[in-house]
Amino acid sequence: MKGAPGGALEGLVVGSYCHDVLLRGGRVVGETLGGAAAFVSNVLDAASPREAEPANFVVVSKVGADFAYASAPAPARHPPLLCAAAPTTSFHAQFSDAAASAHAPDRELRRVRACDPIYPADLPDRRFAYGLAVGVAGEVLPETLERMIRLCRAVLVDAQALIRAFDGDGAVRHVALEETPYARLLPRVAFLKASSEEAPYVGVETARRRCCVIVTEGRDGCRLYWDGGESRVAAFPAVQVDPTGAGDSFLAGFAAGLLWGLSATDAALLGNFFGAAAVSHVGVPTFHPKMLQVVRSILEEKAMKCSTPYINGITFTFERSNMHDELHTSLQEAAMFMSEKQDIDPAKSNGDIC
Ligand SMILES: Nc1ncnc2c1ncn2[C@@H]1O[C@H](COP(=O)(O)OP(=O)(O)OP(=O)(O)O)[C@@H](O)[C@H]1O
Ligand SMILES: O[C@H]1[C@H](O)[C@@H](O)[C@H](O)[C@@H](O)[C@H]1O
Repeated sequence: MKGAPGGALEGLVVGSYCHDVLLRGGRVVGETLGGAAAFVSNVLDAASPREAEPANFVVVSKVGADFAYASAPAPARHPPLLCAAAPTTSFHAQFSDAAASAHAPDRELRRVRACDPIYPADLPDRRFAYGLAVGVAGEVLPETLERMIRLCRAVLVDAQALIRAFDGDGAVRHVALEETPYARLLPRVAFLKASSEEAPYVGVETARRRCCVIVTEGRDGCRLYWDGGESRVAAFPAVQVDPTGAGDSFLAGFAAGLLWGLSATDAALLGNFFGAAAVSHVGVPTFHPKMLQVVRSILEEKAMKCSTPYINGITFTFERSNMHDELHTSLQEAAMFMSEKQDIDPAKSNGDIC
């Protein structure tokens, strides 16, 4: 992995930790740490290149005094800002008994509590190699995203941070990106990730002329759309026990792939890999050390062959490289360790949420 001129590949992750309550048939089947910041930190901690270690990124996240997971690995390593008066953001995810299809919504989300937004002044006043805007509850304000864009050489955005709206009872719905104040910022964003459910609200054909759009398609992997081309990237087999955090883990795996010097289409393999790892666990996964060791040695070998530079906000290679298929095959070996460790509280969960 080539180093950035004049310094480390420091990242900036903006979006809050939250409390997730998983329900099925009105019954609580799990209570976990959630929020994109938790899933993203977990993958960046696990998969970033050595030059970016130890955990060379800052998380700007807000929680209330009721935050229940301060000692969990991600918040302990990347502590949130404490809001004295506001509660921690909390979501109820209602799973249906019907098996979710690859593209249908697998759960109904309701925001039951919301912490304060993240303001531009909450961000550190220094430059970063890359930024991830990963709000879940409208906490990344347009002016905050704009400041991220000024501070970071390349910004990757999860569409869920931009297009979520909340009904009176907290039910999550989506609004058209074009009608939000975020739309004008798209030409200054490097990558915009949306799930297949969110993609119609993003307007892929318009958005791809402004930045590279990645649409994740659950167990079918993902597609990348840029101005002048597109690609499809195959998924990894996984036994899905809880889909929560798949998209967050995808985006962090993708960012880690770029940090390793992979092209966008190759980096999406690493995104798919960590998306599959996320669905194999309930809540934020603890990855099997052997899996991470295998992934790291694969990436170290592949990075030697990469001619594409690190995230620099100016040059990205989008197309698949000639080692794409080989990388997929090698990562499949590591994927065998995916469901080796399951963080399930037997008192609260039946071990299989969906
Ligand atoms: N059942 C699955 N098997 C294998 N890989 C999966 C599966 N579900 C998700 N993934 C991986 O995770 C990525 C993101 O999943 P998905 O498209 O469901 O995102 P999402 O809807 O944003 O997820 P969430 O909102 O649950 O975090 C997919 O592109 C895929 O690579
Ligand atoms: O923990 C989850 C996760 O971060 C999901 O990506 C998000 O959609 C949910 O709102 C959140 O509760």
